[in-house]
Amino acid sequence: MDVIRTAIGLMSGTSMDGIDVALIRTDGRGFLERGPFMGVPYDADFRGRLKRALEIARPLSDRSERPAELHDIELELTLRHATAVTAFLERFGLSAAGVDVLGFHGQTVLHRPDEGLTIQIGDGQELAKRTGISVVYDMRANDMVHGGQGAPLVPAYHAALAGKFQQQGQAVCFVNIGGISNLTFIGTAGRISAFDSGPGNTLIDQWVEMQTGKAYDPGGEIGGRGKVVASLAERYLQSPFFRGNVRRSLDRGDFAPLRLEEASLEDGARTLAHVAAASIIKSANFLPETPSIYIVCGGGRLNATLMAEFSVMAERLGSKVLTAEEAGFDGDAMEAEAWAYLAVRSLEGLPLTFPGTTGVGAPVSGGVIVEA
Ligand SMILES: Nc1ncnc2c1ncn2[C@@H]1O[C@H](COP(=O)(O)OP(=O)(O)OP(=O)(O)O)[C@@H](O)[C@H]1O
Ligand SMILES: CC(=O)N[C@H]1[C@@H]2OC[C@@H](O2)[C@@H](O)[C@@H]1O[C@H](C)C(=O)O
Repeated sequence: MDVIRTAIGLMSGTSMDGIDVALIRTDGRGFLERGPFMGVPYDADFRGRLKRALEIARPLSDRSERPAELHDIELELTLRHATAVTAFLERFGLSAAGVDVLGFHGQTVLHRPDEGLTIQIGDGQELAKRTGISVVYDMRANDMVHGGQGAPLVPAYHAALAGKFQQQGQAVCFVNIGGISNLTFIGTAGRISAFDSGPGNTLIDQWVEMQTGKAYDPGGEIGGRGKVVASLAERYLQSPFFRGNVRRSLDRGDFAPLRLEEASLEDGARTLAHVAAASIIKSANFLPETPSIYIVCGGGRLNATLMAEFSVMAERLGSKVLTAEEAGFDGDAMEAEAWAYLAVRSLEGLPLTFPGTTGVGAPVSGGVIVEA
């Protein structure tokens, strides 16, 4: 019988809005029980430090290089993760001894798949020491060593969730609208195809923050009052990224922010919500078939303007759009749950990535394991 482990996943995504913590019990294969979730937001000051980390990382060419300031930010990030784990255990009446492993994503500070370079900060050794729990971290690196894009990794988990739809004979596509958006298509025969689909919330967040100081457009309310500026939308949607069937994973800096003088606050937010929605549809053109159902997760599902645009576009093509919750999942917890699932797969030596997900030549496992 396969070993069932209790695992906690820790995700600090490209939006840099906080740490997501989720617990699951799994054998890393078909057995999966989802447990509690908690989000620990970053304060504005630390978000600023993470943005600084992106700047420091930009000129790096060696993924293990840590200039002093980056090293300090990495340590602070790690300690914040340790604190988040402790708070999570306390809140849900759990003990460290009852958790087999932490799946630690860290923070991506640079991602240049074409150069075979991806850098996540986060010290797994230190996290294991602080929490007393074994850690699996750095799960993207081995994929790149074997010629993959190093992202996306969540598809292996989406495949585990998709079982019930497959049984109903429906092709399903998970859409994660985070800082960047990414798709996982799971066909009726279990065929899996995944890639980053374009800008998600990052452009909207940058635009709204620049003008109002708010971190994002709450509920999509600002964009809801604006109209789409077609010429600006086209500038994004004509990007070579959407042309040809060569998919690549994206870095959050790959699409330039809108300039202040180019639109009113409302029209800019509306236009960028439209761009986020249309990007998904454009990229979905490269899927093996039109999905019966889209399941939307990530913070972007809370932007009603983006969701309304996306639903209209998808329904026109005959697909149904559900939020993760409508499909019986938790859209906030999914990436953290995925990192817990991947950690257990790593312990089992099972593949994390596949030719259809990152473009790696053959399925490969990955992750650095630190025993507590
Ligand atoms: N209530 C809300 N209304 C509108 N947008 C929201 C809301 N809550 C979150 N968001 C958006 O979701 C983003 C965070 O999404 P999420 O946590 O899925 O991203 P992430 O995991 O950091 O990114 P990625 O998946 O790219 O790594 C925020 O930056 C914001 O743009
Ligand atoms: C390099 C990196 O951190 N990529 C993220 C980012 O955020 C969304 C998208 O771009 C995806 O490729 C990936 O994260 C998710 C969790 C993944 O690997 O599946």
